[in-house]
Amino acid sequence: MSNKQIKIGTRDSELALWQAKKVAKELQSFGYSTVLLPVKSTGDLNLDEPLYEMGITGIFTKTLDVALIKGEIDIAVHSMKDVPTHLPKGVVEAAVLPRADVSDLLIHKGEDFLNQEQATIATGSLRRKAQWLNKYPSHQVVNLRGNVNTRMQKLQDNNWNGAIFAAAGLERINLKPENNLVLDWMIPAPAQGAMLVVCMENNDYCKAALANLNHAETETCVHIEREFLQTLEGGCTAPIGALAEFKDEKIHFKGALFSLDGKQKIEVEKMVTPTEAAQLGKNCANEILANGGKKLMKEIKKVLK
Ligand SMILES: NCc1[nH]cc(CCC(=O)O)c1CC(=O)O
Repeated sequence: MSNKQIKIGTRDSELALWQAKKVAKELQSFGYSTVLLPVKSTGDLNLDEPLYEMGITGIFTKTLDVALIKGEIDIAVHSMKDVPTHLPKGVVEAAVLPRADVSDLLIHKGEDFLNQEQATIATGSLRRKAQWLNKYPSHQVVNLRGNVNTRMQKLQDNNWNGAIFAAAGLERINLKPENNLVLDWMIPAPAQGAMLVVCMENNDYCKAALANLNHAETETCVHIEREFLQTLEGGCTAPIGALAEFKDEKIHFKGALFSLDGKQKIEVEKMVTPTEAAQLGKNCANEILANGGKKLMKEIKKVLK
């Protein structure tokens, strides 16, 4: 093995840096030398506008993709749920790291409000908003954008009852407050809690290095979830949740599409053997599309575009 230094591109938020450092440490444990190159991404800049109104699916990944294609970095580390299902030409998935906690958490200022008619919850995610309103139809959901640290600060500065975060993100940067409620009924985003490392298809050195980091079980699960997402949405950011998990030698899948106001929920749940994994995401999405999902997706796309 040569000691060629692997240039790791990362966004510059605390969570992104933690994830990139994790990949650096793992590569070093296999004898590779690395250097971190933080890149400012557009996802952190436009804080007033909801993501979906910016109409860009790859908002978090665009800057790193450009750096990768230009050869300024060798590999890029992403939260996999932020990565569009279609990678740019020439860019390949080189490793999916073992998945962390997949759940969403409500960070709150006292849980009493859950029994009340009126309450205000903050989130910038259509998926979380729709699921919250589905369960608590009389509550109000306000938009909350920014990286994890920014959102936590905004929650403190406002009189909202709570805000929703991915457990994985809070745990990684040691920011999980005591007043957290695990939303075990909420279906996570496809690939939530998983990290993806990408590189250029022709970069055999990095592909070989990163193969050491890949976690096959996580890879299988997130591919099912992302195939479900891709089959349903076709390039728009609809309120979609999906989770595949290995349970007793079987794969358990749960996925759902919601209307933006949370009033409609079309859900599918299946248990299959691992040999059936390849078609699972697609089959489940097609079931939802046939079950009213096609009409609902049309309505959602009309509003979001
Ligand atoms: N969209 C932002 C984002 N992308 C990945 C994570 C956390 C890590 C993960 O879920 O994998 C977060 C923060 C959050 O959703 O609260």
